[in-house]
Amino acid sequence: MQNLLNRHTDEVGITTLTLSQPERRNSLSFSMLDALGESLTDIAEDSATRVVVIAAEGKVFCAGHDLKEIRDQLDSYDFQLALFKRCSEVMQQVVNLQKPVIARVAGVATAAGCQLVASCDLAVAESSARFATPGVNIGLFCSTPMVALSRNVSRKHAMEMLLTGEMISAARAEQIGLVNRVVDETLLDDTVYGMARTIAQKSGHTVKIGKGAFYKQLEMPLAGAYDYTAEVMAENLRAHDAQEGICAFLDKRKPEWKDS
Ligand SMILES: C/C=C/C(=O)SCCNC(=O)CCNC(=O)[C@H](O)C(C)(C)COP(=O)(O)OP(=O)(O)OC[C@H]1O[C@@H](n2cnc3c(N)ncnc32)[C@H](O)[C@@H]1OP(=O)(O)O
Repeated sequence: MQNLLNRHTDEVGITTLTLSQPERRNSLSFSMLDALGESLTDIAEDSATRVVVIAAEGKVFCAGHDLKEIRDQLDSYDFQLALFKRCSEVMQQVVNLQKPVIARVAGVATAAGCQLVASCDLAVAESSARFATPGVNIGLFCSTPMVALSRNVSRKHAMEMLLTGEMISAARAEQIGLVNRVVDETLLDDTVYGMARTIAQKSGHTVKIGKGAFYKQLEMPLAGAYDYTAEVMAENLRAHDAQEGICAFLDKRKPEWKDS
């Protein structure tokens, strides 16, 4: 059977997950979501992985949910609810994974595909990439993607995308904060993997503390967030890598991480 998702880890600990069903425009069928979810579960325990890149084969990054699968199950509320809940779970796995996740976007990302990009910690797009939450055009408001979208871009930009369903350019996606960088197609891999390598060189323990704290403090009222992050800093200093990092800086030498 064809692999829906390919997984490769390089020598510096960058694991690339490639959505590999271009003939279905890499849409998030139940089985694609399961493949993604199971890989993320494995990666959470895989000490060889320091950074994850989500990429896709073909000219469409991801066309959202698999509309053919949904059409074949139009009468089954249970199937639909399970599908959308599975999708929500997988998106939360991306956010909760204690390793950074970068979306490498070539081509179009629509609906749940746009949600996947928004759920990643970082995103780099080639200049011809385009983004949309077009559910509204087919009578299916993009309700689950609204969670990640509204937490990444401003409320009005999210509403504009959700209500108009229109495609936006990569340049516009960068302007509104949906992606970090837009680069020429020839520079896409250099930019994505350059970013991933830079992060892979940091202490994994520090990055893990930081990613978790970043999302947790976002959900807190201001005073609570300041209290919480003060505790995170003090706790971070208990770690070998923070103590080593400070001493190495002051001794003018390269730190030796233990990832602890
Ligand atoms: C709450 C969240 C809701 C959702 O996620 S709902 C899904 C919303 N998604 C969409 O509305 C996107 C639908 N797809 C498109 O608009 C276009 O596609 C693209 C812009 C992504 C790409 O356009 P191009 O490259 O020209 O491909 P093509 O000719 O439209 O499609 C090629 C084949 O791929 C199938 N396909 C495209 N998107 C999906 C999909 N989302 N689910 C299942 N199949 C899809 C088509 O039907 C067709 O198939 P065949 O060759 O049999 O005619």
